[in-house]
Amino acid sequence: MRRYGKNSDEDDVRVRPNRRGSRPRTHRRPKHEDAAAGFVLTVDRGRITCLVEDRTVTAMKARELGRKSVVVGDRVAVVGDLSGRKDTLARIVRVEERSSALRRTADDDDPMERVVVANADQLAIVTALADPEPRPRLIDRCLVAAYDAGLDPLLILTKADLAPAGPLLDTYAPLGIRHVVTSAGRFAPGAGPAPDEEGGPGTGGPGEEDPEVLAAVERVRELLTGRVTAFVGHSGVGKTTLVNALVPERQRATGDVNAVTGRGRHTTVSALALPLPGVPGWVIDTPGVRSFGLHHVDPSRVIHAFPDLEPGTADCPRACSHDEPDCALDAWVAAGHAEPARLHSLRRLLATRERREGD
Ligand SMILES: Nc1nc2c(ncn2[C@@H]2O[C@H](COP(=O)(O)OP(=O)(O)OP(=O)(O)O)[C@@H](O)[C@H]2O)c(=O)[nH]1
Ligand SMILES: [Zn+2]
Repeated sequence: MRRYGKNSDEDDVRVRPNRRGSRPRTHRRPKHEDAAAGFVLTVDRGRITCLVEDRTVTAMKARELGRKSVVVGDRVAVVGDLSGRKDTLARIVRVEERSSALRRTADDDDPMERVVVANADQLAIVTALADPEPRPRLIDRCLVAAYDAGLDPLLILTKADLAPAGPLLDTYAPLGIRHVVTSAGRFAPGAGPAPDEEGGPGTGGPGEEDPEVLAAVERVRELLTGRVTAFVGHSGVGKTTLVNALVPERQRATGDVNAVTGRGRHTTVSALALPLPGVPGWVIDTPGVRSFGLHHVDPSRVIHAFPDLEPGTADCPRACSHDEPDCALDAWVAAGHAEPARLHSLRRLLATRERREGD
């Protein structure tokens, strides 16, 4: 279907770039000053779903943006058909400056360093206390990614019904990371009914019956309020269960995305931004953390998250790795300026930048 006149720029973006002899069809370029502000909710193979006022608009990147990436969380300027009606396609003509960029390094599967989430200010690292076993090295890598991007880390430990949180929390105590311990097992579909429960699982949502579960989810909600939080977690840790408890509309929201993309979305392919119901704030659910390569990370950005240690690096040799005999941080700690456990934790984090088998 081809439209002319008012919708000519919409027609323009429908032209496939590789179609033989194709040319921009616009007779008049839209004035970008008239562009509306959009917030990117998800990106699926070049199709960008954004929120424009209260409408969900599907858009594509304008040609003039070139290779510039548009990612979840981006603030963008959108032109064209902004009605949000089915089968309409708008155009993103500008990406506003990002306040933060959570990145992953190029790896064997993908040679490009990429921004995963833009404009987040918090990274929720979801880890199960058991099933699957916690992987402290992976948590450390997430922490480094958070510090590098300038995001506040938040540790969410799930499945407390299966194992105690104490030992893992001890590991992170010197880092002073905020944490919440949750347990949603008895409510989660497929988890089996709790012994004291009459009916099967999956009837009530998490938190509907158990005051402790409710308290944990509420505590998480409080920590997310007013913030843009990217959620990361290894497969099976209960991230989806938690996000669904926080954003019960999620099923519907993913349904909408399905309608937009026409694809099934049982596994999260792209990150997806979800508004917290009733309070300001966004949850950005991301697929897996396998791809958190950290080669791009500059140690000085990580040390910035350690204000007690940072001044001690003034006497370090140039380009100090902070894990070498001449590093000034040992003397700094010996002089009582910071706790040895803090330096130990910093060094452990910096060491995770070297990828090892199985990370
Ligand atoms: N025992 C227990 N099981 C839980 C808890 N939270 C979630 N589960 C179960 O753990 C399994 C994985 O949960 P999901 O929410 O699908 O985990 P996920 O991290 O989204 O994993 P993927 O969907 O593979 O990315 C499911 O069978 C849940 O029912 C919990 O607190 N305790
Ligand atoms: Zn040093």
